[in-house]
Amino acid sequence: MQTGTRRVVLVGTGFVGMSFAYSMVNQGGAEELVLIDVNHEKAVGEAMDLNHGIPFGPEKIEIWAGDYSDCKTADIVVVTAGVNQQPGETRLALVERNAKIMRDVIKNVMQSGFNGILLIASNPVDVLTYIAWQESGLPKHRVIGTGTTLDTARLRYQMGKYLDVDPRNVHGYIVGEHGDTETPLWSHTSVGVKPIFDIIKDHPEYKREDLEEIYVNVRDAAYHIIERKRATYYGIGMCITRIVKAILNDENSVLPVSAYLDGEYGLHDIFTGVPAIVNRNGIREVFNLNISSEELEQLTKSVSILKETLDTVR
Ligand SMILES: NC(=O)C1=CN([C@@H]2O[C@H](COP(=O)(O)OP(=O)(O)OC[C@H]3O[C@@H](n4cnc5c(N)ncnc54)[C@H](O)[C@@H]3O)[C@@H](O)[C@H]2O)C=CC1
Ligand SMILES: CC(=O)C(=O)O
Repeated sequence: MQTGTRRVVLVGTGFVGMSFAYSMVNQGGAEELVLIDVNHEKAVGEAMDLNHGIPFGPEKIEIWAGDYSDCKTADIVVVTAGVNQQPGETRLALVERNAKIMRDVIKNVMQSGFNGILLIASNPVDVLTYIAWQESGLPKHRVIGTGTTLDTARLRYQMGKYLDVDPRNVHGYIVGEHGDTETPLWSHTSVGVKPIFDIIKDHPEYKREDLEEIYVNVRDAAYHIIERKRATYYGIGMCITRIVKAILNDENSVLPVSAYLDGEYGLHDIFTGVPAIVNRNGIREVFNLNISSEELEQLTKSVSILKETLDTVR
């Protein structure tokens, strides 16, 4: 950790950034929250608005619209700057525009003398996390993408509805690209500790085909939301809060973040969504799970798409 104060800097005060900020202020955990945006007046207005909620929050927090010099002593810099998708547009289609923004942001962050943890949410998140890592020169375990945290939350929510159980008791992960080629790990999905395939065996009302339908809904959820309200932000705002708290509180929590793969699953030199242990040093360990051959094939395909996309902006 950088200092005695738990300082989080947010770069990008749009829908996603401010949903994170609002959730963070409500849940508590940071002592200082600095807002930075290319549109500084927007950041100023957002800081003013958020500050007026502090009397109702769980604890004292200082919030202000700052500049990159505030990153010097930050524990975490969260990056949500960048364009979002138009209806029907893929995340990968944003890569050229957002890689440029990411390089610019990270250059400014690092010039401050920042030496904490970078948490990237801008899309396509896996590719942009790689770019942030390259541009920052930070060790790979201190550069993290939100990865498939949101997709996994969507899966847990939908499985909870389907099985009529508390989604917090649904355990399982979506891995790979945060996007169209993501993969559910059904071989490691359970309710409590009961594997999903045993549940299907014991309950004829639940069917294997329904799992495929749930996966497709999870994979395409962003398209369905963006078609209706132009952007998604509450879910990811809470995901970012979850990861930030795991870091600040040194939780050693297992979260499906975008982490650097160095041989896990036979894959190398890419960031992608995989369950990993997260603590105040960043990523402590990437889980190298024994997944089915079908899942491994899909994950490998997903990573090859990410590499192709990365090659276009390297
Ligand atoms: N990782 C995930 O699961 C999710 C990621 N996203 C992504 O998050 C990103 C942000 O989305 P929204 O907040 O909806 O967009 P938005 O347009 O509401 O906000 C983007 C903000 O970034 C700022 N910005 C742009 N260039 C900048 C720069 N060079 N320096 C500092 N600030 C800059 C803009 O002024 C704006 O305030 C998008 O790339 C979107 O696709 C969105 C939802 C989920
Ligand atoms: C936009 C986006 O990445 C999502 O909601 O999953």
